[in-house]
Amino acid sequence: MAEMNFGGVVEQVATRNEFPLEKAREVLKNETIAVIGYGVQGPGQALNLRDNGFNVIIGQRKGGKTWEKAIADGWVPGETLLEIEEAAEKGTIIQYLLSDAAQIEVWPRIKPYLTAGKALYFSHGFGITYKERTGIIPPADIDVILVAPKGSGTSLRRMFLEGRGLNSSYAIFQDATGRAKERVIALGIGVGSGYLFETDFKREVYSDLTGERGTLMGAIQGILQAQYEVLRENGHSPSEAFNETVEELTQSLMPLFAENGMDWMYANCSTTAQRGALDWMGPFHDATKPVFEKLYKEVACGNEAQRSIDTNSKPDYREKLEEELKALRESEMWRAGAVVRKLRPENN
Ligand SMILES: NC(=O)c1ccc[n+]([C@@H]2O[C@H](COP(=O)([O-])OP(=O)(O)OC[C@H]3O[C@@H](n4cnc5c(N)ncnc54)[C@H](O)[C@@H]3O)[C@@H](O)[C@H]2O)c1
Ligand SMILES: CC(C)(O)[C@@H](O)C(=O)O
Ligand SMILES: [Mg+2]
Ligand SMILES: [Mg+2]
Repeated sequence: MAEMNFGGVVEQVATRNEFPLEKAREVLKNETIAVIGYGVQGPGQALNLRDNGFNVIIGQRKGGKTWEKAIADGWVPGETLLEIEEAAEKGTIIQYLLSDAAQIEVWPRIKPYLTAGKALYFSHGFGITYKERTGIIPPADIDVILVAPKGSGTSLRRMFLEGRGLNSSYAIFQDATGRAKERVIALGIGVGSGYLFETDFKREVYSDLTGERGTLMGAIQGILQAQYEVLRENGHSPSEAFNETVEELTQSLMPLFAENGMDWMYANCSTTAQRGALDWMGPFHDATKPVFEKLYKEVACGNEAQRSIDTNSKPDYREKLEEELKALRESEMWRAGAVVRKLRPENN
């Protein structure tokens, strides 16, 4: 563990320096890692583990697009690509990477294979934290651990192929074997994490649900849409509104403030932009903070989790979801965006 000072607060961080890949391979040399689910995290984690030299099998329901995707990625039916129950039986570590709703439905079929000494691994604190709602209550004689990559499974794989690592959180809910810590860190390194930050299941799920509903996705779409609409309502063309709202953000400023921080960005724009941004950040902060407070409360009391469980388990969920996604895709802002993106040098 390395001690790192984050803006004045010292935290313990697991790194590849003191826990290199060779050590991770040694820790897991007798384990069979069964990755259950091959959606977004499944492929990223399973392929990175396989390329890193671990013994991996996939458990996925047969037929359909994801089964075919697994075959295309080199998993062999009957050998490394199995039905969910068969993989759970063979695995000594069960990486439970079904969607959070499917984890609830499939739980009774997985549980019989969670025999003494195995490890149950999650990439989200959802199932365990909201256990009264999910019914996911593991037996006491297994390890229950978490590695949650802080990003998409697609980025996890891309960054691995670029020789970089994505930051992950890790947590231990139950240590039945005395090996939970070395198992979880070894798995975190194996799936392609750059650095591993300690948390617990509850803090992981509260922060993750807040983040994705907030600045990572929900808030950002809301704020982009609001600015786009105001520009359009005041006579600006779609391209002008889109360029000034999204394209400049993602193509020019985001890479710069990713590299150097927003403090640097504020110090390195025109004095006009600087004055305006300094004056307007306060009103935007004050307008949105109550929304974030409400969001956090909804997450912490379990309402957000329940909403997600209820909607995901409705029989017409997919159709309704498709309607909502279609409305977003067909909004003028994202239709304008599709045309603007085509103009990027790499796309023409
Ligand atoms: N998507 C991400 O990038 C991401 C990032 C961090 C953490 N997570 C967490 O990782 C876990 C997996 O998420 P995901 O987004 O990869 O999942 P996903 O929604 O892509 O689904 C994964 C798999 O679940 C299977 N599945 C769905 N319903 C099923 C059912 N009823 N029976 C059997 N199989 C079924 C699908 O075939 C698919 O292979 C979740 O806990 C999620 O919160 C996801
Ligand atoms: C990739 C995200 C948004 O970070 C993840 O939390 C998810 O649920 O997909
Ligand atoms: Mg999430
Ligand atoms: Mg997340």
